[in-house]
Amino acid sequence: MKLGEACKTWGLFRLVNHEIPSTFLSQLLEEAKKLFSMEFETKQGAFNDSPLTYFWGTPALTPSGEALTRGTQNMNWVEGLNVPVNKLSRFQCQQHPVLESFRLVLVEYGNHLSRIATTLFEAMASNLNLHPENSKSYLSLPTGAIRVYRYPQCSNANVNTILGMDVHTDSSILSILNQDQAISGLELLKDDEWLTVAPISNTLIVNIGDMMQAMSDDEYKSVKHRVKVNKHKERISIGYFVFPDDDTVIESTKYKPFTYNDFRAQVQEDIKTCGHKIGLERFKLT
Ligand SMILES: O=C(O)CCC(=O)C(=O)O
Ligand SMILES: [Fe+2]
Repeated sequence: MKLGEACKTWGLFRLVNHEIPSTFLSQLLEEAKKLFSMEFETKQGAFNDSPLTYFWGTPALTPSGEALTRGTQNMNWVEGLNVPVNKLSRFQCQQHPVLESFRLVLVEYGNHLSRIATTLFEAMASNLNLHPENSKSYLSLPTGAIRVYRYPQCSNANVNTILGMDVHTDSSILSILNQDQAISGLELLKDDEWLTVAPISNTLIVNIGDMMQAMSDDEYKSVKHRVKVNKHKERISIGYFVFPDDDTVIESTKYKPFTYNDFRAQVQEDIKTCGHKIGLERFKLT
């Protein structure tokens, strides 16, 4: 099965038959550009008292949406918006037409993503022969979050050492990325080599996250990836991440039983104390 192969050897694949109109995917990226072109102060203030969070300099946030750390040493060249999908309808922003129109497209996009995540997860669970009872409770659509990113152009002389996003694996079950059609930036690590995931129009990128790696007893790979910045052009991308419920215990032969809540708490702790995520290693059976 092609899907299983891709998840085992790459941990990442392109999705073409997603049934989202290509005009809609481009519209999303255009709306995101408009949002980011607002004044910094407007972006900082617009989401106060809302479940959405504007952040910059790091993608690592606390559960309540604060930037976790923003070290001057390894600042990430990124600004973004974190959007819990199931809270979008509660956030009205009539006073900001740009935000309101973006919110409406995100609601529609969120519906597409829930549908795609469900279909993909069912196919993966069947490919892995996961116990049907387990697999049903593993994917929790209400945990879905969309992250909208802008990686500004970077004219700094050290552009090659500055990253839009540090090397990491996603903590999700799976992640779905809609990236700028014109500018590359995403790279994945394969056999100790960094490979560019070049954008192809009307194509989504799907990658396996840590939770799926654990559920699959390490058969599927939560792939290491990073984002480079461009000297001349900004890049926009929109990611979607879906998780198990906080309290669902993930059973596997390679890891101690743990919940996503345990995992997130450990990641937050490690970022605070070591400066970076350690991830699944922390839960490995020895
Ligand atoms: O912007 C991208 O291309 C990737 C973002 C990413 O890896 C993430 O949000 O986890
Ligand atoms: Fe990622």
